[in-house]
Amino acid sequence: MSDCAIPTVDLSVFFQNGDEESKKAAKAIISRACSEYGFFQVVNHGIPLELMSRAMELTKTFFALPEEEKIKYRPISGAPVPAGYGKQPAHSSDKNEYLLMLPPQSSFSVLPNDPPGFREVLEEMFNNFSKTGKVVENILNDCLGLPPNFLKEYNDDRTCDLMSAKRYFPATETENIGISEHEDSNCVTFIFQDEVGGLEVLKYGEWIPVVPVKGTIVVNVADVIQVLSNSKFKSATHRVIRSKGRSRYSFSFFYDLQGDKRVEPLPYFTEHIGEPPKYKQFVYKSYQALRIRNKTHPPQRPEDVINISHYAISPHNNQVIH
Ligand SMILES: O=C(O)CCC(=O)C(=O)O
Ligand SMILES: [Fe+2]
Repeated sequence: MSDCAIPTVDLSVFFQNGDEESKKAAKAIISRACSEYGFFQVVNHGIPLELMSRAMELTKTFFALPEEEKIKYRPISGAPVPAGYGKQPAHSSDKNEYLLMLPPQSSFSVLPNDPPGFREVLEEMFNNFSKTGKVVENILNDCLGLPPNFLKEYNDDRTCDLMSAKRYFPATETENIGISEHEDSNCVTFIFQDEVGGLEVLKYGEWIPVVPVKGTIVVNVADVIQVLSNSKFKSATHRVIRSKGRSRYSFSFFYDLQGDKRVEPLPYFTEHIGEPPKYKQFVYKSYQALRIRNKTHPPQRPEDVINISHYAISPHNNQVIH
């Protein structure tokens, strides 16, 4: 199957407040993709293409620096999130090195001065992704039939968002996983990959490669939206496969949620429409902690890795299933 299985939506109508018919058509495509597998691609998303190309170029230059240069940007101890340069531990099934970034104004932000101009470009990418995130969140709000600006008001703190630039090492003779199969825990993720590709999405039980198209950004619905929407929208299952002989670079922007927020199927679905809730309520930071534990203390059996089904309610007896 080809990448055309994943729809591409032109967002310009939402940035220019275009005509209602075009917005309706775009929303219909997004609603369908989100309710079936949680993935779509966007063009005219508001992020300047020259900025994206420059960010990718500087990212490649940064990761090509010697290890002793890169580790100068290791996270500050005591930071709430290990922002800065890091490399997956040898035992991890994920094979990449990364630069994790907090919002530019954060005091825990660690950004490289090398190569020159990289820091500014990263900050600009972050701010642009944040704007696109707000626009997409509002589109999802309308696609779900929620009252205008409901998600915007619920998720009003942009200091919790994260961006990461990653370099995946070339595949070896025996293994090619870059990031193993998962769903993201946040609200919505934006991915911008280089020409090597490797991102794959699970659609109707089949792994579909997302073939890179210059200037296109991949949007994937994540766990918080799945829970709020009472599973109307799916948190996309995805993974990264490495190519032989080439490193692969990508940017991910995690449009997230403040840790103290309570997450549960919205009353709009459970009370207004009367659907039985598919998840019990949880505090977002408890889930984040469990997800971090998956990484720091990987369970022996893959089925013990905690994901959003940890909070699922069985449809038959309203019991919480683990
Ligand atoms: O690098 C990519 O294309 C995707 C990365 C990803 O899925 C993640 O960081 O959660
Ligand atoms: Fe992911």
